[in-house]
Amino acid sequence: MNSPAKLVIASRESALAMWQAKHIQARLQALYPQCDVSILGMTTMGDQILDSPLSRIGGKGLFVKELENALADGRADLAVHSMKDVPMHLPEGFTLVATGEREDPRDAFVSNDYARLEDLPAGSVVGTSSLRRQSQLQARFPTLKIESLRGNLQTRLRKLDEGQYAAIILAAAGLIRLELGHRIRQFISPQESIPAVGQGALGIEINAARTDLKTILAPLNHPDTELCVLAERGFSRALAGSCTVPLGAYATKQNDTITMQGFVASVDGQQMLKETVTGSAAEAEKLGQQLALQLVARGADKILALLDGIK
Ligand SMILES: NCc1[nH]cc(CCC(=O)O)c1CC(=O)O
Repeated sequence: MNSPAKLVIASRESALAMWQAKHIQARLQALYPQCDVSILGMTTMGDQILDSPLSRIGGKGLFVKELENALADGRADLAVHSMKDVPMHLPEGFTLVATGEREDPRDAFVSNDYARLEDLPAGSVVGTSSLRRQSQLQARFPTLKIESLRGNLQTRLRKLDEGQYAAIILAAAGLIRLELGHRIRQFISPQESIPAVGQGALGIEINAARTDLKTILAPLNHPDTELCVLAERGFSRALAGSCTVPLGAYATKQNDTITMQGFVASVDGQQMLKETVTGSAAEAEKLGQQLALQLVARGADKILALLDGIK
């Protein structure tokens, strides 16, 4: 492989995004010691609008649009995203070239006063703006009060520490990457809080016209993670998923077999449909669609139609 002379990574400016960009920068630098690998930090709409839930202001695209503009006009060669924040359909002209190895995929319970979710007294206020986390929490603990919590990881932890919430739920991956793993009081199992599609995995996006970059960036891909995320995104895509719908899916791969759990729920968790599929990793995306169909067969489409009515 000929070393490229220069690579520019577009990244959001939050501490987690910068950690991820620097991680990819270090990997590229190790692969191509002669290459000048730099990071272009950018603020996105998703970072600026902090007072309304993402589900109301337009969803995941808000976090990637500015980075895509930089890819389109050549200011950057690649963008590093949390896969969780990447929309199910990329705009024309962009493509994902690599999926980075997954960090811990679980949701984490963070609190200053309580060691476990089960210890929260009835009526306790829990902070999360994720409909996926809200529905799964409410299904198990209907008396908890869920309140909106936006902002980057540091902001969310600060709001917890200021006493606005008895506890908050965050992705373990972000906390671990930022060396804040000690804030985690309890890891919530992927069965009890099915993670977001792509949670914990990194995605590398490029301008689709830049075919020269595909082989250069191929070593960043972690094939097992890629297949699991492909299956999860197949599920979400089949259900027209975004963060406006309480759904989640989590796939694991053993040998050539993928096992995946997925759910769709009403926001209050009163209606909750879960299914599991197992199948060949070679047909990862189809497996995701199959999981979606199994849920639709049990009435997931009615739950989704109901949610459509609310929006
Ligand atoms: N929606 C924001 C976001 N995007 C990715 C992560 C965490 C890291 C990851 O899942 O890769 C987070 C924070 C959170 O959900 O707590």
